[in-house]
This record gives sequence, C-alpha cells and structure tokens, in this order.
Amino acid sequence: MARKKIALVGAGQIGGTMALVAAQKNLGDVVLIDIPMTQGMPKGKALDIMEGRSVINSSVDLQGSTDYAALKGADVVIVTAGFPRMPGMSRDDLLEKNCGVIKTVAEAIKEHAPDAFVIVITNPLDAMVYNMQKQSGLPANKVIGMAGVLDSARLACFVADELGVSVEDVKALVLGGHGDTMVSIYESVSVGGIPLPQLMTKEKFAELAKRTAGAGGEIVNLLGRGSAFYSPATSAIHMAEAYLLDKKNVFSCAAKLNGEYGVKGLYCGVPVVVGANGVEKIIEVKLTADEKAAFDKSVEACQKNADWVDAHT
Ligand SMILES: NC(=O)c1ccc[n+]([C@@H]2O[C@H](COP(=O)([O-])OP(=O)(O)OC[C@H]3O[C@@H](n4cnc5c(N)ncnc54)[C@H](O)[C@@H]3O)[C@@H](O)[C@H]2O)c1
Ligand SMILES: O=C(O)C[C@H](O)C(=O)O
Repeated sequence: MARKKIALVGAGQIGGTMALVAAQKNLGDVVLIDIPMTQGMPKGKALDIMEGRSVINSSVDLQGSTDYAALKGADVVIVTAGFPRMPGMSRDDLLEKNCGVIKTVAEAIKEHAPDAFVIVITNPLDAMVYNMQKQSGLPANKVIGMAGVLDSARLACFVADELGVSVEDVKALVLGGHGDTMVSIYESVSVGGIPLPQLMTKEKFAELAKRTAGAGGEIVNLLGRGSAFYSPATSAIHMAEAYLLDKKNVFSCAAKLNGEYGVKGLYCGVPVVVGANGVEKIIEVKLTADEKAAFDKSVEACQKNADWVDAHT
C-alpha cells in the first residue's frame, strides 16, 4: 500500500513542528509548502528532519516546496499559512490579512488536492475554516478547524495541575469559537473516569476555564513574538491521524453545523467523530442553561466574523 501524503501549507513555527511530529509517528510522507519569498526555507526544514530520521526510526520522505502544485496527491492538507498575532493584538485583528491568504490556499487545494481532508489552523480560526470551505468548495465533512483539541488539552493541563494528578488521566471538553468566548464544560471533564464535579468546585473550575480562554494570549505575551506552536502542532497531527487511520476519535473541533445546536451554515467548535470519511458525526452535548447561553454568545462571535468574510470575498 502506498504511503499516505501529508501536505503542510505554511512551513513556519507550527508547520515545521508538525513535519517533525508526523515523521516521528511515521504517519506518511510530508511536503512543506510556503510562499516563494521564503526561498529555501521549506526545503531546508524538510532536509533537516530527513537527515535525522535514523535517530527517530522514521522512514518517511520529506520535501519542501514553494509551489502549490506540490499539493498533488495529498491525503491530508494542514493549513497554517498566514500571520500569527503579536502581543497587544486579538486573533480577530488577523481577519483581514489572513482572509486573502486562505483564499489563495483554498483555490490551490481545489486545483491540486480536491479529495484531501483539510485541517485549518490559521486564525481567527472559525472564520478562516469557514472561508476555506467556502472558497475551495470542498464538502464540509472534509474541511475542519483545529482549536478544540488544543483548548481542551489546555483545560486538562490546568485541571491536572490543580488536582495534583497525571494529565494523562484527565479528559476535558471546550466548545464554541476559538476566542475569548470559548466555553469549558464542567460536567464533561473526567479524571480517571470520575466526574470533575466530585473533585472540584464550580468556582475553582470557573477560574481554570478563564485561564483556558486566555491561554493563547498568555503564551503570546510570554513569547513576545508569534504564538504557541508545539501544542497546536501536536493537536493538528492528532486530528490528521484520526482521519488517516480511520480511528473514529471523538474531539472538539470547528465543524460546519447543519442545524445541530440550533445553528446552520456556520463553523464553530463542537464534538465530532473523525474517521476515514472525515467528520462522520457531530455530537450534541447536553448543556446547562448557563452553558447554552455562553455557547450562543460564542456562536454570535463566530457569525460576526463569518459575515465579515462573506462581505469581503
Ligand atoms: N487554531 C489554533 O488553535 C492556532 C494555534 C496557534 C496558532 N494559530 C495560527 O496559526 C497561524 C500560523 O502560526 P505560526 O506560528 O506557524 O506562524 P508562522 O509565521 O511561523 O508561519 C506561518 C507561515 O505561513 C507562511 N505563509 C504566508 N502566506 C502564505 C501563503 N499564501 N502560502 C503558503 N504559506 C504562506 C509564512 O511565510 C510563514 O512561514 C497563525 O495565523 C496563528 O495565529 C492557530
Ligand atoms: O493565541 C493565538 O494567537 C494562537 C492560538 O490561537 C492559540 O490559542 O495559541
């Protein structure tokens, strides 16, 4: 059986890290694609990882390119092309700049890899994945956005730290848009199979949920230049793996809603099942009245940005 092909559009901080993680997992051959003005950069990153493969027991092939034609034959395309925010900026400040980048990349995917499973990472996430699906015309089950896996992992990390337990045993769920309005679900967190409400007060959980909503900004401020990249990269590769290996993993991601949660035609963070058919199911979680109100507010924020995309494309 031929090896799978993973195309990474954007070979910056996240793109380079994803290439390494995909190689470590022997997930498939990798092509890193960036813009012509980056000259040898994508090739250099690919070669750098290639030269270390004997140490990580990997036999996949890695290439770099500045030509979108290198997308041809890709099973999965992961898109980080665009600009990250700097301290003092919100993700929404990237809307205008990244909207045009995603349009260009969407047209290239439509031309060279129309059967691929596409994972968008570029911010503002929910609007950019909406834009990608709109511009590429690919079916909605084959175009998703990475955010919920990362936001849920961050919440799990904070819960584990607070309780002094292994983060391996904490499962968490964050819904809604990838912004200040994201919603952490108290009763969905479990610790070694024990529901979190048996271990932590709602008040303490609210503090951790607040930190989760601001976690991207916390890292932006610490780095001083650019944004988080290690955990976004591992989160996206986890999603790619679910598709490539038909794992039927359940996680939160930006998916196009078609009436679920009372929303139609909009991308927003919800739990999904991902397997060989892409998004195979959207799961509707029972929410409390407060959670539903918070989710609706988050949907409004996603809608506002999607409306901006519609008005400018
Ligand atoms: N969804 C999430 O949870 C999440 C998490 C972290 C970062 N992000 C976002 O991901 C994006 C990338 O972050 P990064 O840290 O890798 O940034 P980065 O600046 O290191 O890399 C982005 C790369 O995209 C390239 N690029 C720009 N336009 C392109 C085009 N038209 N075609 C191909 N490549 C192009 C740039 O040359 C650059 O190398 C940012 O928008 C950031 O906000 C999202
Ligand atoms: O915060 C950012 O700008 C990057 C990303 O969305 C994150 O959550 O780390």
